Amino acid sequence: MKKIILPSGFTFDYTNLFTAWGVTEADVHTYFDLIANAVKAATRVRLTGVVEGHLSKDGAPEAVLFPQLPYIEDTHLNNEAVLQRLINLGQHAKESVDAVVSFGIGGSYLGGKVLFDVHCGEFWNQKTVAERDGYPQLYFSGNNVDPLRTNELIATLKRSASQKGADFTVMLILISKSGSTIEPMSNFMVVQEALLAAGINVEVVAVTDPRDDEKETLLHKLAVQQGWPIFAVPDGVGGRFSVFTEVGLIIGAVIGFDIRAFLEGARDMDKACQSGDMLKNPALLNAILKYIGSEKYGRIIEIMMPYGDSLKSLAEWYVQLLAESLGKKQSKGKGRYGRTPVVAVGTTDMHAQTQEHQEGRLNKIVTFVKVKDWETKAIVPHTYDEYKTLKAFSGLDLGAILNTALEANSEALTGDERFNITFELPTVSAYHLGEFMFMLCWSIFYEGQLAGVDAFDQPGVEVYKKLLGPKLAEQQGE
Ligand SMILES: O=P(O)(O)OC[C@H]1O[C@H](O)[C@H](O)[C@@H](O)[C@@H]1O
Repeated sequence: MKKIILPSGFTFDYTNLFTAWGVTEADVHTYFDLIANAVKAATRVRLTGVVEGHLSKDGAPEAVLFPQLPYIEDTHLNNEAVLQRLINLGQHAKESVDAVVSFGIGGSYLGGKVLFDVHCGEFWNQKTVAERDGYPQLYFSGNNVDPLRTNELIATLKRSASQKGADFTVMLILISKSGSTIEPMSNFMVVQEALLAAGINVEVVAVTDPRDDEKETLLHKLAVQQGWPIFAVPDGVGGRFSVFTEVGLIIGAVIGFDIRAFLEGARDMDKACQSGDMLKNPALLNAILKYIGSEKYGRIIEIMMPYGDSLKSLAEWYVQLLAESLGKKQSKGKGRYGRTPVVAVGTTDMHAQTQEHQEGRLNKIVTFVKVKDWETKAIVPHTYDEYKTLKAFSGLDLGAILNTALEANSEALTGDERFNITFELPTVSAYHLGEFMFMLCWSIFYEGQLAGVDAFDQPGVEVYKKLLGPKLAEQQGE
């Protein structure tokens, strides 16, 4: 077995990718200089915030500051004052708010959704206040412009308000770095108006770029005018890296998620990701193997396949991280790069996608995510032992079946020399989640360097936006 095991127990098993029938040691040697340069670039960005070639949307050089996020220091984006303010907001939500609606899309949604799913699970909003330890219900909106869902959300909030009787308070957290994205802003306006009309108390919190110069965002301007509290999407951190800033942490704060442990996990992982020795640095190794897998072996699709329902949104968060960071033109006119991300959930998608992973084109890498210990058990009872088929899994814990299914899937793919790796989280705690998500951020950084793409811009998403504006203006004129 080939594994990197960190002191926390976090494990990267790369046995079925870095192998004689996969990416070989000889392959890695060919890229020696490129790898050395990527490691140098990582040191540089840590020390200076500079990534060569990275420019902002306006074409000006822009700092890349995600590496400092796990470190809570006075001069950093995350410092004690920032954390305390978030914790205070969480306390206020616990004491005075019945429900929170978070409005955001892309990087202003996906990270917070991961924290919510892992910490709260599917049935949070059906729990009693005591079962939620006093924390409010939480809903997401602004992740689409879907009239049906928005109206159903409004109806749900009104129902909860009438069940409680007087004094139902909803906190609307409006998150947008650019401060004018159509999905969160439009849904916010619809929901706010409907709640106010229904006599529901509404509090608004804005999360946006905090500057108040000539580049002030519309949301910032609005928040100042309306007197809404403002939290920051800091300069130098793109949306897809922002789960470690107030964008993600604010969601953690209002549900009682351990945001300090989350950052601590990221911090410990960051230390491992500084090593120039790829066999000690999971992010570097992951990036190298996937880069070579793509360049030399045509593995241009990545199936992110966590086992467990609550981790589906982790795969969805990764989709944006991978697609927006690496799917673009390479520098110096070299061509195009990118790996298409696909969300799969084990065991669910073993009954839908696995056929293709096992026998389809040899163009993909499967990244499994395993939770070693779910810290809860659901044992299948021996109800029908007279039936051999049911007896075969009676007495077993669902979590054990889940992990055995992952093993079987990995073994089956390996049997046909299909590239796959497994990340193992000891438990699904805030700490291990922080570790894993930060490792993926660093891996994307390294792969961006190897591939010669700017992992921190997304010029491609501007093209449709330029077309959408005039089309909407036309509609208003109708
Ligand atoms: O936070 P916002 O400015 O509202 O942006 C939300 C999202 O939409 C944009 O189109 C970008 O493609 C994403 O990178 C971003 O996370």
